Amino acid sequence: MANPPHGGILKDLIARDAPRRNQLSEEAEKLPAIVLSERQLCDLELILNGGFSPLEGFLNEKDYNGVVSDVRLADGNLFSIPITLDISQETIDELGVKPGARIALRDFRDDRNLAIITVDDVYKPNKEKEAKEVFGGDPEHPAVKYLFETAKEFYVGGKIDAIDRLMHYDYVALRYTPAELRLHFDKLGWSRVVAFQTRNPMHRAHRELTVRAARLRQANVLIHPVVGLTKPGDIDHFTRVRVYQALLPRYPNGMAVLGLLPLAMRMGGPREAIWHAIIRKNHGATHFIVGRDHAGPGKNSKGVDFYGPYDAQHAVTKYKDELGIEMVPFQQMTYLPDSDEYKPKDEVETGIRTLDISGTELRKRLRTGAEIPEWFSYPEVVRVLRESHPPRSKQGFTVFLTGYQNSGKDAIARALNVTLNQQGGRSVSLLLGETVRHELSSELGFSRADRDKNIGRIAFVASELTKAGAAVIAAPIAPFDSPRKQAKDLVEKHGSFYLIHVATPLEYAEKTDKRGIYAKARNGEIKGFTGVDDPYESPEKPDLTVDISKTNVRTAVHQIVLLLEAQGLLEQL
Ligand SMILES: Nc1ncnc2c1ncn2[C@@H]1O[C@H](COP(=O)(O)OS(=O)(=O)O)[C@@H](OP(=O)(O)O)[C@H]1O
Repeated sequence: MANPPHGGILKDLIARDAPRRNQLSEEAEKLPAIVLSERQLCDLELILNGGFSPLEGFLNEKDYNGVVSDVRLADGNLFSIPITLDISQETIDELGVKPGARIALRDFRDDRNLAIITVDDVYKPNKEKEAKEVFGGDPEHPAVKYLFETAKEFYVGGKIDAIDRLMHYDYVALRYTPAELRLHFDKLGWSRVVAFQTRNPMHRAHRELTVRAARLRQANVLIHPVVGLTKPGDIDHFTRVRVYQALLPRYPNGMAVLGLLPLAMRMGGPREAIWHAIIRKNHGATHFIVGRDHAGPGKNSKGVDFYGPYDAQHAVTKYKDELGIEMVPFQQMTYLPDSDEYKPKDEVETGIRTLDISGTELRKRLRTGAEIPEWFSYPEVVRVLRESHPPRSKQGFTVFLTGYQNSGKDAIARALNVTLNQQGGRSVSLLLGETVRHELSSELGFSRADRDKNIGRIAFVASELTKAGAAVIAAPIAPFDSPRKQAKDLVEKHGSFYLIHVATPLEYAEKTDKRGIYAKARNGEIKGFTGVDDPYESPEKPDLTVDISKTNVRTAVHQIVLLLEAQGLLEQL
């Protein structure tokens, strides 16, 4: 038998309300609706399927105050993270949100009504207190930032009637609800299950740690990674799930099960560890691994840890009698090359050699294509990671040339285009100012706003192509600094961005203009022409400056190629 849920009864609202589903669905069509954000949807999913038992809805003020101040719901049940539905004054007024009102809760992704909340109360939370008591109060903590920057000013409390489960289209078979997982454990005949929470790829150390936990507690293993919201900058869940799938056959047959958890993490360290334990208990686990700095967000900008490395373990220990799920505490695992084994750090005798590869080092090795040793990870896991993190020579990038009309930027861009095509290995996209104006921005003129919009479009396309692994060469005039900076920020989400200032003097560009465009601008036929009667802001810190009055196109292209090569982007593997 699986572990009893928190509070005694699994609050599977979907199963409970299934007989009334049609009626609720019809009612919801006529109700005002709150369209839920991604984070609210994650919370709703775990309320609906009983992952947050004993909750049956979003916290009302009494429960909220209890959770914030005493880690308890009003009925005395332990609960550590406030699950709240935040809402603005505007929405309250618009939808008539007041005690007794019934409001549909809608999925923004497909406009489906998922539930109806019967409003208990609408209240203004003390966010300072919540930030301090629940997360420790550091204004740089991601959950504190969310609280003050994203969460609206009021909370709506109330119980929920379930209409339907959320639709998922990825890894559907691995998304077990608590009821499904409990049934699965029953079918497998598992009565002792140790759950492993993770938001990172798993390597050999994690496999050793989970197997060790299973051995210590004579249990089976539930690998239970978070696929809802994790810390910004984490490896995306698509890659991670492929990693877990690749790792699974490395466990002794029948020892481990992989299930995905649609949780929106808060990175709340000790409070979050208690919450994680409750969630795993609801999913039927009897044991739960808590490692070093569990669910901690790392360090703040002053380099100070948000939490002590074992605060989470202490918090879970404090409530162990009423938690009803046993913690399996672990120190960090480390590799002992002389005996080719992993051990928790506290079990390594002094003088014994150890090896570790940090997350930062791993990311660096993925980026450069450097070796990732077999003592650290399995080749099949590394293969998955390398697919998602190709080496520099396979990553996309954007070369963004800016300068006066007829500065030579178009000629350089065209020559660079054929040079990179000659090299091969990537598709190359050439976004000349003229082409973009014709294909994407034909309705735009040359006002400041229109020029900014034009560069914004180039940036969007360059960023998407960079993401897809292409080499992008953009060559608009781009006379203003701020849209150039925005383009850099957008592209750098997916790859490298190089700003090349084609700093050919205006006089030279004008003197060599065979198309007579400057002449037209001078005599007023073209208005607001860059350099004539419209400004050009020279970039302060370009990656490279070239001047066609002093050099030639071939040399300029070679300088760009050398720049790209120095970054490892042109290596032939
Ligand atoms: N008022 C004004 N100012 C600057 N440029 C003008 C203007 N009117 C038209 N053109 C022609 O439009 C082309 C430059 O467009 P860009 O998209 O590169 O400009 S911007 O980056 O959006 O500022 C460029 O075309 P090509 O010479 O064919 O490249 C300019 O000649």
